[in-house]
Amino acid sequence: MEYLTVAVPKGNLFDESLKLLEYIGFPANQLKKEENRKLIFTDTRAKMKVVVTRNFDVPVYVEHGAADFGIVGKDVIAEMKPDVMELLDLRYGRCTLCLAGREKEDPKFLNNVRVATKYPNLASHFLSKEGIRARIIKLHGNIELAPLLGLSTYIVDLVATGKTLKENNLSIIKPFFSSSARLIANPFSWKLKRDSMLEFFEKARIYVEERSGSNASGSHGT
Ligand SMILES: Nc1ncnc2c1ncn2[C@@H]1O[C@H](COP(=O)(O)OP(=O)(O)OP(=O)(O)O)[C@@H](O)[C@H]1O
Ligand SMILES: O=P(O)(O)OC[C@H]1O[C@H](OP(=O)(O)OP(=O)(O)O)[C@H](O)[C@@H]1O
Repeated sequence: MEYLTVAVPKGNLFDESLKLLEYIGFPANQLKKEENRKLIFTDTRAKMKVVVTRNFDVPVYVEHGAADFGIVGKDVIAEMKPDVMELLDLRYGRCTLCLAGREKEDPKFLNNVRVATKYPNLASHFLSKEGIRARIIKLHGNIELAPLLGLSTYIVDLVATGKTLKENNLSIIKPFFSSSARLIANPFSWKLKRDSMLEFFEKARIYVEERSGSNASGSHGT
């Protein structure tokens, strides 16, 4: 059986993704070491290679076939629309993309609205649907800083517990997109490595079912 390469994002989805890999048979402890600078981890028994990438880079590796599987937030899939198969809702990494700001003032009635975000496509789509005319300012992290320094009027960013907004005196104006982690696959790998990929997918599906105590929503759409 051939090797499978799985792209895992560092950051918010990392720890839960390692638990999933461990269940599937990959000894994931080796990825946890603090001083670790290694980026590829191989296990000959599981016949798997695990690569650690930035969250937004996971779909890039999978789309180009450099990785067979990837784990990434639904938010990133919706933003980037990569040509990959979305196989399974892994049901962790739950968060909601929201319009947020300092005041609860209705942005429809403001001029020169600027919205800072890491998600320019999803934000533009949401704002135009709401009839809000705004300029998007693309940032790569700590989005909550933008309205505090006057860089933007509002932000479109992910909210999980709400702690970051609260600690920065910001509040949700409108939530509009729910996200959780997804298992994605390269469509060509899915055909070429069918048996080993199906085995991996089945184990992942059972893991999700066992953890949530109900049926996992699997889909084979692209
Ligand atoms: N606070 C959170 N709680 C749970 N899940 C989250 C949270 N924030 C983000 N996520 C989910 O985890 C994914 C990874 O988020 P994270 O903030 O670690 O990466 P990132 O900084 O957006 O990525 P990159 O390093 O590529 O810029 C997000 O795409 C989202 O699906
Ligand atoms: O509602 P909360 O539980 O506070 O979580 C929300 C925060 O988590 C994410 O950021 P992260 O800390 O991953 O860093 P980033 O801003 O660099 O993406 C997100 O962008 C929010 O800032």
